[in-house]
Amino acid sequence: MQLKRVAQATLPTPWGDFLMVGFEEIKTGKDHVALVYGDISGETPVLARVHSECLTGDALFSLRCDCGFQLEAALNAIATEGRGVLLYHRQEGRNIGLLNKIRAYALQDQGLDTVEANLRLGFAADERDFTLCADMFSLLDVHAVRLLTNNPRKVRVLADAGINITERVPLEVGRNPKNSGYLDTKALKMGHLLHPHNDD
Ligand SMILES: Nc1nc2c(ncn2[C@@H]2O[C@H](COP(=O)(O)OP(=O)(O)OP(=O)(O)O)[C@@H](O)[C@H]2O)c(=O)[nH]1
Ligand SMILES: [Zn+2]
Repeated sequence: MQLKRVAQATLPTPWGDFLMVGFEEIKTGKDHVALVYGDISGETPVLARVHSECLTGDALFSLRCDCGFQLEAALNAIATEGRGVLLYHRQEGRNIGLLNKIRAYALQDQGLDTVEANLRLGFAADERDFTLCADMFSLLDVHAVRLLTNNPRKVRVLADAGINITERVPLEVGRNPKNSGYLDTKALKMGHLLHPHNDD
């Protein structure tokens, strides 16, 4: 176990009142947060979203990616379902950090795609470690989930970390002219299950 559960409080949102649970990485002191909706106890798999931090998309209205749209849609889906959990996994920029993500965006402004930019900076295409998410689920006593994601690798890695994923639930929202190429690269190079156009 890499985390400890530290504090919890109500978080009212436009979609309803969530329980916000704060965690701390034992080694580094870095914090993470889970938003819990309704009663997630029992055997029935829980609708869950593992959301990777994206300051630009989640808080600064960036249209370069789909993160902000996915965050809203996931909270809406969980509240509509009546029970569920969103893990806010604080590994910004697929874990290269905010400043390196800005460097990667600068390279993308020059024509590289999201994968090429990471490689040019000396990183893997995706540096995230999802074992922390498994620990958050464990500390919430959640052992089976229906995972909101378009990324099959995330399903595999979380399953390898011990999470029982009974279903992948697509979360395809927010395509726009500014992020269309980025989404196409995620589909082509990273295997995300995204439709090429939003005109269906
Ligand atoms: N390095 C880098 N990170 C990015 C870029 N665009 C978005 N991100 C980060 O990517 C993370 C989200 O990952 P995505 O690949 O968009 O999606 P995912 O979480 O793998 O899959 P979904 O569950 O379907 O959303 C967040 O941490 C973002 O900050 C980029 O161009 N470069
Ligand atoms: Zn983003």
